[in-house]
Amino acid sequence: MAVVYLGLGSNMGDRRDNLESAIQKLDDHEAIEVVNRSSILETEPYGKTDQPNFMNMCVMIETRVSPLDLLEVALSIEHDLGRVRKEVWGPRTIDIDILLYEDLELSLDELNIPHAEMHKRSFVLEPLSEIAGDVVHPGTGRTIEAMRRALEAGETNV
Ligand SMILES: Nc1ncnc2c1ncn2[C@@H]1O[C@H](COP(=O)(O)OP(=O)(O)OP(=O)(O)O)[C@@H](O)[C@H]1O
Ligand SMILES: Nc1nc2c(c(=O)[nH]1)N=C(CO)CN2
Repeated sequence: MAVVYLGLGSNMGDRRDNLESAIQKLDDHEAIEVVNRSSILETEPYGKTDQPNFMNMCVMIETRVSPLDLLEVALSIEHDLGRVRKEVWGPRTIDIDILLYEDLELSLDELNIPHAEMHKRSFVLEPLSEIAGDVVHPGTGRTIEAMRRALEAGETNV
């Protein structure tokens, strides 16, 4: 079984309900078990700032699903929950990102693991450090908690 951390975000509709529905759908999958979850944080939009606030959280799952198949599962749950892709970084009912997959490093057109932007995003590192503070990011060699503190301190070279 692989231990995997996912980042979830929503800024359209009933945001809390969207997050809970996504978790339920993940757990309903025969080869995925949701084993831990962070709290839900209200966050200001990062990147494209003229959009509603997000609710973000992270979950830890155990799974036999391969990384590329897990991406398919995530995209299909996003589709089920009514996400319409209109613009990059724009509003969404649900976004599911694969953050860490064991200590795998993968760089494909359609999938980067660890998630390529996670070290810059407090909406990821804050909730992730609640459930994976001691986990080492395979790219930086630092723990998630150390990366969170570095981002908070404004270090750019995380
Ligand atoms: N680790 C990853 N987790 C999820 N999707 C990924 C990952 N790495 C690459 N992708 C790709 O990113 C594509 C676009 O994702 P999406 O539309 O959710 O982007 P976004 O949420 O607007 O921006 P971002 O990816 O920076 O969060 C997905 O279809 C997927 O192929
Ligand atoms: N606060 C916050 N900002 C974002 C988010 C998000 O989930 N939370 N997702 C984005 C695209 O993935 C862009 N900006």
